Amino acid sequence: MNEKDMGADLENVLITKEEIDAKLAETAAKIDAEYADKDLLIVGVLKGAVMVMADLARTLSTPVTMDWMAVSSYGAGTQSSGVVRILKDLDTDIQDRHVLIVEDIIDSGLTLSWLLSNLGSRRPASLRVFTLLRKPEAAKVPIDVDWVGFDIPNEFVVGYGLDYAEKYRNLPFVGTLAPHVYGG
Ligand SMILES: O=P(O)(O)OC[C@H]1O[C@H](OP(=O)(O)OP(=O)(O)O)[C@H](O)[C@@H]1O
Ligand code: HPA
Ligand SMILES: [Mg+2]
Repeated sequence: MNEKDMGADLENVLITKEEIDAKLAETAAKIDAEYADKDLLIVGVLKGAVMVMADLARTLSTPVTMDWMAVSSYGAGTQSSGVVRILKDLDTDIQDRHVLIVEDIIDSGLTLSWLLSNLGSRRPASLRVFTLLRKPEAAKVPIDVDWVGFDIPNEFVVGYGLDYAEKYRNLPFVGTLAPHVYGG
């Protein structure tokens, strides 16, 4: 499916590719400064964070190692089930490592809150979070996030890694879907 075919399903473009690129450049500079004298392991949360992880990693000057964790709580719908399942664990032992979790979105916060406690119990030297998107009005649990790309309204968004029923991840921007896609 290409962007044109997906176009009819979209309502609005919320964040353009150019805005994402500029934000990643700005954030990468801050992360570079923070980890200048440290070994950094970045952990991407599959599948949504694939795009932001790949682009952030290439924007950083700091050499990093990369690992992935797959968790899922949304399934095919637009509401978190609240139950986080590990579908793939890290390959790396993170004890005494400096770890930066890279997320595409913090919505209810349930996924990240669970991840922070899970990874925190493995005794990393440090554990920080970068999320591209955050929905402040949707938070069900308070989360301390170190770097946030964009705070967005409480609407279901797709693109740049984010899916609705596994579709739209490959859009290069973040947008909202037209009601007819949800059967509205
Ligand atoms: O703050 P929350 O309400 O927990 O939502 C955020 C999480 O939900 C999405 O993952 P999802 O479970 O859809 O898996 P996916 O990344 O494979 O799409 C998203 O990628 C985040 O990981
Ligand atoms: O708004 C969203 N869009 C796609 N996936 C998500 N997972 C949590 N929130 C969202
Ligand atoms: Mg999803």
